[in-house]
Amino acid sequence: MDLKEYGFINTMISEDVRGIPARVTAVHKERYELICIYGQTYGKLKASIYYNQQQESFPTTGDFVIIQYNESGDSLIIKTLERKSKFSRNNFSGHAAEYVKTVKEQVVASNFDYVFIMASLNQDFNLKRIERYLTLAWQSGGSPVVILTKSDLVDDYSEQIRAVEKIAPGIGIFAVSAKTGHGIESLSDYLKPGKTIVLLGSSGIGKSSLVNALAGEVLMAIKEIREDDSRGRHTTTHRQLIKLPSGTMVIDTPGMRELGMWDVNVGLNEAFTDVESYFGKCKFSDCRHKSEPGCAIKQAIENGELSQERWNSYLQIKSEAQFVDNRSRYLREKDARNKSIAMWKKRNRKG
Ligand SMILES: Nc1nc2c(ncn2[C@@H]2O[C@H](COP(=O)(O)OP(=O)(O)OP(=O)(O)O)[C@@H](O)[C@H]2O)c(=O)[nH]1
Ligand SMILES: [Zn+2]
Repeated sequence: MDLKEYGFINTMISEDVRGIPARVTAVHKERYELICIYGQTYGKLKASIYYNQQQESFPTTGDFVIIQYNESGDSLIIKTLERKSKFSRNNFSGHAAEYVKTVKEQVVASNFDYVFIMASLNQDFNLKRIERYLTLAWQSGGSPVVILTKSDLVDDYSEQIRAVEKIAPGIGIFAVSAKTGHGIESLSDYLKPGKTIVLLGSSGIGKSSLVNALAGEVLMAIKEIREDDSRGRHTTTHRQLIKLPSGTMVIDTPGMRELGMWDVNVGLNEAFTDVESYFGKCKFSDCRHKSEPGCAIKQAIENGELSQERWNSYLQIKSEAQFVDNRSRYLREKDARNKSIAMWKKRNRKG
């Protein structure tokens, strides 16, 4: 097995590395499913490195790692290689934010090339959610593509396409049906060997069905849902990376479903360039875009160039990002403070 087929590039590791590269294809409680030159294998974390010294980030689905291969048992994972892209979630979501005591980053998928932002064309279609996913996608380091699913269930979706075009300028937008096969071929540009796609979208919108349609065979289980309430059943049970016959890999993890906002500011700039392009044009350089005279944002909204809704989305996402940012900075500082207090106490006990 050549790990290049799984997207590995030689320059990911230095010459002096002691071990062989592998890719994480699934994460179980304490055990990792891996693929390496010897094929599929299982791995565990080397405790002295991951727990005692805490110098490596815990591997996640999609990660490239260095292992000490063991042909008769679990291999030892000794290093997590640098990620070119990643999705993280924080351990709160939505409205419960104010009740949560800790916000810690947990990486749920990594090293993907494309982010398929998926929404179904029937009742579930929600522009706000797509906008939010776009922000996350830009921030992740992958390239977003919007996939509108279940096109067979609607007669005309031109309006939805136009609406998405407005919030996702310059991005590929595709309407597909896993049922009839409509539009599936138009995705071939993204189905290149060695490339990795990650799927982002709520339960029941047809992620597994799309994977099966792309594969031309059933790779993932699908539980039927009633279309009248379009509720999903959370069929995906554990994180996984699978390889399609085309040689493209797909990551579909339940963790992706609960993605919150984490350090989203970078992505925000890219997803809202149209909004942020007004910022330099206000009369006052410290304009808060509220009621200041000569505010370019206010003007743009008044003359219809910028919709009030889009501006509200921007503010909403910005404030959530700020919350996480402040919260995690606070926790980092608190952590550091506690550590120095502990050190100080230890020294004083000794002395
Ligand atoms: N009519 C129609 N139904 C579809 C299509 N794609 C998926 N479905 C149906 O939608 C339901 C959910 O599909 P899944 O592929 O399991 O959805 P999922 O996003 O993987 O769901 P989770 O695994 O829960 O995240 C099933 O009943 C599918 O048969 C489509 O293109 N057309
Ligand atoms: Zn302004």
